[in-house]
Amino acid sequence: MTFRELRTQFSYKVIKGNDRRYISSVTDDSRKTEPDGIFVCLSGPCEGGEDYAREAAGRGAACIVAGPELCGLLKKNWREPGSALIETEDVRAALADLAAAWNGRPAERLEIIGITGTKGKTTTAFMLRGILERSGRKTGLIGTNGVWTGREHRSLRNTTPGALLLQELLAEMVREGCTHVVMEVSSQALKQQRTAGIRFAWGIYTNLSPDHIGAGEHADFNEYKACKMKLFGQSRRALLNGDDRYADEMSQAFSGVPLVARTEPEKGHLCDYARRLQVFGRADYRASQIRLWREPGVFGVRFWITGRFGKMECRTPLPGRFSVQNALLAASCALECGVRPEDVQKALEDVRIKGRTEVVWQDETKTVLIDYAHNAVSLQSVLCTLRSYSPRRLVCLFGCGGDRDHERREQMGEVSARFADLSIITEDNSRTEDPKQIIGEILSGIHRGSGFYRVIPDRKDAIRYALTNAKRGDVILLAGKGHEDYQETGGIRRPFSEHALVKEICQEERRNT
Ligand SMILES: CC(=O)N[C@H]1[C@@H](OP(=O)(O)OP(=O)(O)OC[C@H]2O[C@@H](n3ccc(=O)[nH]c3=O)[C@H](O)[C@@H]2O)O[C@H](CO)[C@@H](O)[C@@H]1O[C@H](C)C(=O)N[C@@H](C)C(=O)N[C@H](CCC(=O)O)C(=O)O
Ligand SMILES: Nc1ncnc2c1ncn2[C@@H]1O[C@H](COP(=O)(O)OP(=O)(O)OP(=O)(O)O)[C@@H](O)[C@H]1O
Repeated sequence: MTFRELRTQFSYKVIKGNDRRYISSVTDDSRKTEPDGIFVCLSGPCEGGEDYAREAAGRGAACIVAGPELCGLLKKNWREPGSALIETEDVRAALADLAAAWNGRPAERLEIIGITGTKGKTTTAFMLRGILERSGRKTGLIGTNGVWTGREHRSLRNTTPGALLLQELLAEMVREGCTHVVMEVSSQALKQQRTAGIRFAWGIYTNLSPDHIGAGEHADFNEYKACKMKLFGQSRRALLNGDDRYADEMSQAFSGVPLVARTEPEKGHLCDYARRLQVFGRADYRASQIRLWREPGVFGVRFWITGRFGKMECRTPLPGRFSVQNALLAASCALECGVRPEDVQKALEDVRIKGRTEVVWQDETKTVLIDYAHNAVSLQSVLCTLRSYSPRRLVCLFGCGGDRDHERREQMGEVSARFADLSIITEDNSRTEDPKQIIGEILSGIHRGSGFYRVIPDRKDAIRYALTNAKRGDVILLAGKGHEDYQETGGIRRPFSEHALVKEICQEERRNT
């Protein structure tokens, strides 16, 4: 296939050479360019684009696709007769189109359900995939916890992979016989056009709060919100969490009438969100009569779901109102796809998600949970939720990531000091930053709350301290690392399994008593 046959969804100008050579591959990395391949240069002149383009040409690329600025610069002395220079307005959209075409446009053969929002994407995605699979629909999954292609699980660097990898994964899912895919769609992915050209069967919205703002992520909250909204411009149907204050704005990016799912506010607590959401006087699906489901090793919830299918009672072993919201979205979408209510019930009851309010140890003294909460909103929701199960003492161990949003640090410190009885401040993935500096920033928030605290920089020592000094009735939350099996410090990722560590310490303790 030639370049001109391959691309369909973007316009371009041939600046040098021609677009009729047969193509051997598509890449966005000059170092991986193959003879006769297409190299799409995502970088501009100031980001090394000129060097990358010349390197790709040197490797025998058939076409170099670049933006107007870089093309303007390159065409002045283009001495690469074998490589066509092709100009296009939006190189990222071009990459997404070429990647899709090169992989046989797999998205057109799949029902793809995209989930976006600040929190709840992974949980909702797992719940929905669990339900679809139980109903007999072979379903792939892409998100923070990795990819399930239908045959195997692999971990991923990004929540939503870059366009090339994404299209390869979708093609693999088609080959494996998947009919459905549930995928998390991050705001960064929407900004970088990783999912451009995909027509989602459903766009699902969980919630929005300030996050991912800072260098390398979003300029401000409005940009973050605008990126999330893009999903609904490329979805055939939309399902929104009507409890969230920005649901109405999200609906404006959608051309049809979205479905709305809402949870019933607590009695006597017609709170802010319910008032704000008078715009959605209606709800297509509702969760009501929310109660705790507490059994040894289970911090769950029970609730009723009502919708046009009728009414059913559900329970799920994940705690709190936010789990009800996630479950309601997953259930509503599945029911709309024609899944039987009993399959929804069974799948929600069985759901287990690594590192999402996961009970990893319980004995006569303590209960230990691992959770991925790594911003203030999620930390507050998980702490308040655990508090509602009446622990004797709530202990929160956490740190903050380096090279990410600095505001999170003080905010998480304040939340922990306000909602936990004891905060243990330690290291998370400090990446290239100095962990002591990060801890210092957390402490300025800690001092705004009244809870006790302790600083133990080494995460292993901190966990050991929390577990071996537990008091009867403690609920210990290890927050921030969730499913991760590494810790990144000094720019290096080293193996680190919180799950294995908890088991090791608790078993050792048991042997010694
Ligand atoms: C800041 C950012 O978003 N970076 C993403 C970007 O990285 P990158 O290394 O390609 O960027 P770069 O170094 O500027 O390179 C630009 C281009 O030059 C090319 N290049 C580079 C060197 C060379 O010699 N030749 C060459 O051609 C590269 O192949 C690339 O095409 O493109 C990669 C492939 O798509 C992503 O993996 C990577 O995500 C990084 C790892 C990241 O952490 N991103 C975060 C902000 C992110 O995307 N997070 C969201 C989740 C947020 C949430 O929690 O909800 C996500 O979806 O993961
Ligand atoms: N609907 C929700 N609202 C608020 N907090 C939530 C919600 N769902 C989950 N959480 C909390 O946030 C943490 C992360 O949840 P989850 O992984 O499902 O969200 P996510 O959107 O995928 O997050 P991330 O973008 O950080 O990967 C959970 O471990 C839990 O503490």
